[in-house]
Amino acid sequence: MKARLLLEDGTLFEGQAFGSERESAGEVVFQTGMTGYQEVLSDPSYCGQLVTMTYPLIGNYGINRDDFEAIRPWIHGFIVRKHELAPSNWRSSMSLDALLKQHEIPGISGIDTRMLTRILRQHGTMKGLLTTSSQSLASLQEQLHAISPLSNPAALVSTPQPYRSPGAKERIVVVDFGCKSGIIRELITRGCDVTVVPHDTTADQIRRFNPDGILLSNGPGDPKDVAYVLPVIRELLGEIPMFGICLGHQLFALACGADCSKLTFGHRGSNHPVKHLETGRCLITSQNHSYAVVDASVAATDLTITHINNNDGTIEGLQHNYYPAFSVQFHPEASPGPYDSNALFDQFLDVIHRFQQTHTLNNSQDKGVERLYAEK
Ligand SMILES: NC(=O)CC[C@H](N)C(=O)O
Repeated sequence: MKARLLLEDGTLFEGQAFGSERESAGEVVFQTGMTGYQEVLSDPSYCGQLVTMTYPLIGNYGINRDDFEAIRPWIHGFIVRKHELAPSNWRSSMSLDALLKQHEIPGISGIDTRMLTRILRQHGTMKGLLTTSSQSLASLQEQLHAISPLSNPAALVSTPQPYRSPGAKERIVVVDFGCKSGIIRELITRGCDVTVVPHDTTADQIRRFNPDGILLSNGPGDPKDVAYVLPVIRELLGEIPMFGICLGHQLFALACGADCSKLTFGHRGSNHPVKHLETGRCLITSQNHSYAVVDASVAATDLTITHINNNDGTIEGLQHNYYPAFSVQFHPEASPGPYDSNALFDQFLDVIHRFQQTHTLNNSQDKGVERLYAEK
């Protein structure tokens, strides 16, 4: 069946429908990963977006049981050059087409994804409408014009109830704004006792879990949509060590007085170079974000920039000058990869241990030992 993708600027692409034949709208974005389409489809941070893959052949190794980043895919539509109906991989249990049908997500294939990506790079990401209807272009344009973006997608994809994965080591509360499973997997692998809580959990509710550390997760949408979390972060900052990833990084920055703004076309892919400023080392990272912390806004805060993007110089990592708290814009859990920055989870646990030691020393009134994290 014929499908059409209409962009806000009037550009029309014609291709073939796959997956669901339902109509869908969203922000059209591009993803530069050569593999990992299953992780992309199921990363909750893509909720509300129509994702085009720059790699031309998608679906060739099928869909497997293990690589989902969430219990269900959240993207609003999938745009590819060519999709494979006969996947080949020992782990594959269904085709991409079957998965999209199962979750009523529409796809379009057979379009010039390189041209689409160039448009998005030049003009920035924009709204799009994916449809199999034969309506006139004018009426589709009218329809697209009337569509407004989801107002707080993080609330939609967050867990409605807390849940726990018991472990023998550090107790970590993950505040779920659309957390990728990979983040939870990294904590569990390290023996942590993980409790995942909803996006609107209060500071007192978090304290009741008696956590050793708090992880602010990734998630979809504008960080300012979840501004109600900022007082919670401020209240717990310095009291419990914190690690922010992607949306969690942006929220940490906002809570500390910095600002965030939207990039023209964002960073999405598993090949984004990031410089660690202290060592000069370059990490190849997995990324998926539209917003970034505004460079000029950091100077007036108690934050230090730890990482920058090698391509465009945007901020990729922050650390608090006084409190045990840090954050990264990229994804150290990778999923699908690469794992260059995976040690950041160990760094989080180190920060927790050092904080606990300092507190024990402070409590025992040992004045001879320098405090690692000064009270402000
Ligand atoms: N992956 C994420 O957490 C994305 C953060 C935010 N929604 C952005 O697009 O910038």
